[in-house]
Amino acid sequence: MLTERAIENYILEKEPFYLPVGNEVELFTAAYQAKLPVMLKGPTGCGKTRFVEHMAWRLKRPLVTVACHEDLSATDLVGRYLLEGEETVWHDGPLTLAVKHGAMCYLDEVVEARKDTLVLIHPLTDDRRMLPVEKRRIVIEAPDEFQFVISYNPGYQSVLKDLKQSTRQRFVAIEFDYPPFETEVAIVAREGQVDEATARDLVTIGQKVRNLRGHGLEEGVSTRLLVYAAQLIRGGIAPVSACQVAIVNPITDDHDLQRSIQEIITTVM
Ligand SMILES: Nc1ncnc2c1ncn2[C@@H]1O[C@H](COP(=O)(O)OP(=O)(O)OP(=O)(O)O)[C@@H](O)[C@H]1O
Repeated sequence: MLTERAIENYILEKEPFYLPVGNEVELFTAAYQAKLPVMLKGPTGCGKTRFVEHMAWRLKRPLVTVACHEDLSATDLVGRYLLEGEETVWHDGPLTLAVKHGAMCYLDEVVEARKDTLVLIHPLTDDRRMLPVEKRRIVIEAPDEFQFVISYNPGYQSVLKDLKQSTRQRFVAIEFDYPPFETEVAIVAREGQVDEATARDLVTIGQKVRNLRGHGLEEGVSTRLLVYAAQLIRGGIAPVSACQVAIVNPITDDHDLQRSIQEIITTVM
């Protein structure tokens, strides 16, 4: 059974490093104060999750994160009765836990969740701020501190996988993208523990690779992958090999594109 102690496990003790790119910290804080749910839109690996972690720490809220997938049911979010010996015992799901304790609840890649699961969050994300727990025939009112956050990558948008207007129009949406050059250099240097010159080279590669978007490349190289490359270099791997395994191989299987990216790497490194 999830108890008071369980929520303590979701409290962030240390400040998660986050370098703001614009006024996202102010926007998010204002949304929190106005009790508005927030949607973070942006490509993979551009800092959305790190931002939520940072904001949870700043606002002193426990952070309950759920990675959405196509089998995610309402029961998975809200909770279920489980047989324990002779008894059936209720177990709160992550959403119920977060609502009860006025935590921050972050649904990552929300577009992956089933549409009927998403309908469940509607009463929670408008001015009712309520979570119906049907199996227990109760409704839980969210305390003022409860903050609902979802992330969404518009790049993967398709007719089948898009958020319904009735869902998306319940959120204020903050747009994210890869950080500007100097900011990304600072992030890669700090997160990858490499010197500034190496970080500069990696970000230069990143920006050039991103220009291949629309030329066969679905999505540019993420800040996350640039950090991975830096970490490998830090670990003693030669820069070109590090870029091969952290940048070239993950982002595409197309040999022509791989060659184009390799050329970018060898001209910069
Ligand atoms: N502004 C930033 N400040 C500090 N670190 C950052 C920032 N942006 C990106 N990063 C780094 O990039 C990594 C990836 O970011 P994050 O996990 O937040 O991506 P994401 O946008 O949530 O991706 P996904 O949509 O795939 O979940 C982080 O672990 C961190 O190292």
